[in-house]
Amino acid sequence: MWDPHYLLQTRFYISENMWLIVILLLLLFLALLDTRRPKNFPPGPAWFPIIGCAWQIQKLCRQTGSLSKAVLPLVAEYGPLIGARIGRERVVIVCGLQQILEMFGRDELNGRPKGILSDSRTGGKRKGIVFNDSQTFQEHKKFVLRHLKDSKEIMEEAIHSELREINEDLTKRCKKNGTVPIDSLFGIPLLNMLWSLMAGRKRPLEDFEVNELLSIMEDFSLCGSLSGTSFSNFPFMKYLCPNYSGYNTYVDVHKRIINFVRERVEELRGSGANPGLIHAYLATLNSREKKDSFSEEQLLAVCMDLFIAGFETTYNTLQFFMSYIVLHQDVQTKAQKEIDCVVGRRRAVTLDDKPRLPYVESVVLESMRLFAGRGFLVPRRATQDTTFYGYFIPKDTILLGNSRGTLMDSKAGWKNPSAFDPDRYIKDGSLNVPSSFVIFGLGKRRCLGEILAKANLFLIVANMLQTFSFKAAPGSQQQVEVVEGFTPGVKPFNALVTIR
Ligand code: HEM
Repeated sequence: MWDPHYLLQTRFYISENMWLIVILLLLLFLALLDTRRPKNFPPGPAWFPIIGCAWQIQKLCRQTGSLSKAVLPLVAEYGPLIGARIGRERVVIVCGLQQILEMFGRDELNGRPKGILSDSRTGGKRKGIVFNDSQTFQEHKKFVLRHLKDSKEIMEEAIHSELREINEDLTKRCKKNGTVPIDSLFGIPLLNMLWSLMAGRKRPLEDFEVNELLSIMEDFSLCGSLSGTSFSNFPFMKYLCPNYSGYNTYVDVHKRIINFVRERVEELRGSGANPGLIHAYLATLNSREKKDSFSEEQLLAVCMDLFIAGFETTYNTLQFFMSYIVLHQDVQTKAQKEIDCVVGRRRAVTLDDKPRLPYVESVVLESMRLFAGRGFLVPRRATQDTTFYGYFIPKDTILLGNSRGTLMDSKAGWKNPSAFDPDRYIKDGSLNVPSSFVIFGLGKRRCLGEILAKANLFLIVANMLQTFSFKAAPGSQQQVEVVEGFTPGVKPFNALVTIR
C-alpha cells in the first residue's frame, strides 16, 4: 500500500542529509581557501587551515632549539624571503643582508604590528614608541631623542656612579669566595641607570623598589618573544586559555611596569626641577610646546618602553660578553693590556678614552653581534600593499627581520661567524666596523637608545676589565649556552673573579 507519510519522512531525511552535506562542502571550501597564499606572496612551507604553517615551524624550532636557527633550513629551501602564516598572522621572515637593509629603508615597511601583542600592553590602545606607528610615536621618539642628546653628561655620571657600586660589590664578593653568579651582577645597576635618565637622579630608587622592578623585568623576559606569542598568533586563546597561552602574564607584567612608573611619577611631581625625562615631559604638558598626542598616559607608556627596550638588550649583551670572556683568556689579556697602557689603573676609564681603546671597543662590538645575531629585529608591518624583491606583500603583513642573516652569516661578509673574534673589527691598528654591522636597525625606526647602549656597554666592559679578571669557575660551562627569551640570553653561570 502506498503510504504518503513514508514519502514525507524520506524527503525529510534526504533534505536533512543534504543540508549536512552542503555544510560540510562549505567548510571544506573555506578550509581550502584558508590554505591559499596571496598571489605572488614569497614562497614558504604549505599552509594548513586555521594554523597556517605554525606546526612545521614549531617542529623546526624543537629540532634546532630556536626560531632563529629554525629559519636556516627554510632559507636553504625557499631563499631569503620566507612567506609564512602563523595562525591568523601573515608573516614574511626576512633573512638576507640586502633584503633587511632594503626593509629598513622602505617607508611602507616601517609600521609596527597591530593587534593583541601591541594593544594589550597599554590597556587596549597602542601607546608609546616601540609598538606604535602613528604620529604619536614620531612625536614621542623625537622628544626622547632630544632629551637623550641633552643628557649625555648626566648619563655618564650615572653610569660611573653605578660602576662604583658594581666594583664595591664585586670586590667584596671576590674577597669572600671569588665564585660569582654572573647573572646577579648587572641587573640592578642597569635599571638604576635607566631610571636616572627618566628621573634625573632626583629620586634614586630604594633597594626594595629596584628589586621589585628587577623581578618584573625577569618575568617579562619569560613571557614571550619578539617573533610573537601563541595568543598573538591565535587570538582566540586569549578567551579559551588565557593562563596557558601566556596572555594573562603578558598583560599583568605590562600593568605592573606601568603601575610602578605611575607611582614614581606621582612622587616626582612637584619635587622641583630636575634634568630627567619625566620632569621635562610634565613641564611640556603645561606649556605651549605641548603636542596633541602628549598625555600622562603616553608618558607612562614611553617610560615602560624605555625600561623594556633598554634593559634586556643591554643586560643580555653583558651576559654574552661575560660568557665569552671567561672562555677567551687571550682576548681578556689583550684588552687589559690596552687599558693598562692607555689609561692605567689609577683612574676609571671614561668615554673620552674610547677612541684610544679600539680593541676594548671591538670586544664590545663582538659581544653585541653574538647577542643580537641570535635573534630577531623588532617586527615591522606593511602599512600598505607593496612589492618587495618582486613579491607581493599585502597590507598588514608582519615582517620579521632575522638578524642571523646580517650578523652571523658568512654571506654577509662575516668570516667564521660563530667565533668570538674581536680582531675582525681591527684594521691597521684602528677600528674598522663592517657595513653589515646593523645591530640597531636603520632609518625611521632605528634604535632610540643606541648612543646610551654603546656608552653603557663600553664603560662597563672597560672598567670591569681594568679592575678584575674573569675565569670559568671550576665545574662551570665550557661553552656559551644560549637560551630563548624576549631577546636571546645565556644560561646563568658562575665565574671565578679576581682583583687584578
Ligand atoms: C645592546 C643594546 C640594544 C640593541 C642591540 C638594540 C636594538 C634595537 C633594534 C634592532 C631596534 C629596532 C630597530 C628597527 O626596527 O629597525 C630597537 C628599537 C628600539 N630601541 Fe633599542 N637596542 C638596544 C638598547 C636600547 C636602549 C638602551 C634603549 C633605551 C634606553 C633602547 C630603546 C629602543 C626603542 C625605544 C626602540 C623603538 C624605536 C622605534 O620603534 O622607532 N634600545 N633597538
